[in-house]
Amino acid sequence: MSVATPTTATGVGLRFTETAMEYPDGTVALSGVDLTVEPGQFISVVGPSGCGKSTLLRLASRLEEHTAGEVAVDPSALAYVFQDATLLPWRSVRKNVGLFCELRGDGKADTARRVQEAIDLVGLTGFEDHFPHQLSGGMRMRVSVARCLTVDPGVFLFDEPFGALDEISRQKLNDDLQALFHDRKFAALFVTHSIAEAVYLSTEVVVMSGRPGKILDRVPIPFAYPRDPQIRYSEEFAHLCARISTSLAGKEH
Ligand SMILES: Nc1ncnc2c1ncn2[C@@H]1O[C@H](COP(=O)(O)OP(=O)(O)OP(=O)(O)O)[C@@H](O)[C@H]1O
Repeated sequence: MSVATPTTATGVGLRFTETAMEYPDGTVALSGVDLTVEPGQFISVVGPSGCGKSTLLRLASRLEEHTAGEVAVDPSALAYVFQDATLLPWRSVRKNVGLFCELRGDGKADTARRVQEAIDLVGLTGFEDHFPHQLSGGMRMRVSVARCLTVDPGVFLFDEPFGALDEISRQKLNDDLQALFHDRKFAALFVTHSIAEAVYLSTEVVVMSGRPGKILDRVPIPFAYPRDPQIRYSEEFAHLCARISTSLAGKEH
């Protein structure tokens, strides 16, 4: 196992250079990953189960330390949305959304302003005093996204956040997320098992191989933001999905 170069700050959002990850038990999850995500780029990662997608996010967030190559992350706030909304059940929506501000020791007035702005942005106005058990799965994910927005993230990591939702809620959250991205222009790295979701949201879709995960294909998505939900039914959209599906199957185009 080679020694990794320490993570350093750069001007870009997030950069992996020849990044590899071998877990202590000898599992090589990733090998030779070169990927840059700049502000204004929304990059989705698709790949077979166990190919190292979540590992990539954990390396970006420093929850895990890479074992070779480099991972450079913008020093400005980093946000991580997990598959589970990870809310505190005894706290109201307002108190859950304000958690990071509280932990940072932000002033009360500033926190209240940031929290309300984030709640409004994710469409939860009027639900400020509800508790997590009073919300639908989609609403809980909105709270999770709002909590991240309060720190105004430069780099936004998403680990299949909408995978557990029904199709209609998922599409609505996709619509709102791409509008939010258009508005905020953060650097986004989004892991999903849904090719259609990846194409709809992203500026580029990265296809990974089976373990150890390597980048097999990169597919730029040409649609302008904000995106019309109807693009999902266009021929171009279908072509892009087919191309990604072919890459995932390891076939030539
Ligand atoms: N802490 C760990 N120790 C050892 N091996 C691990 C650890 N975490 C993950 N792995 C292994 O690393 C590989 C990549 O795991 P990872 O969770 O990143 O894959 P994934 O692409 O996100 O999978 P999925 O799509 O099923 O969520 C898998 O083989 C997994 O078993």
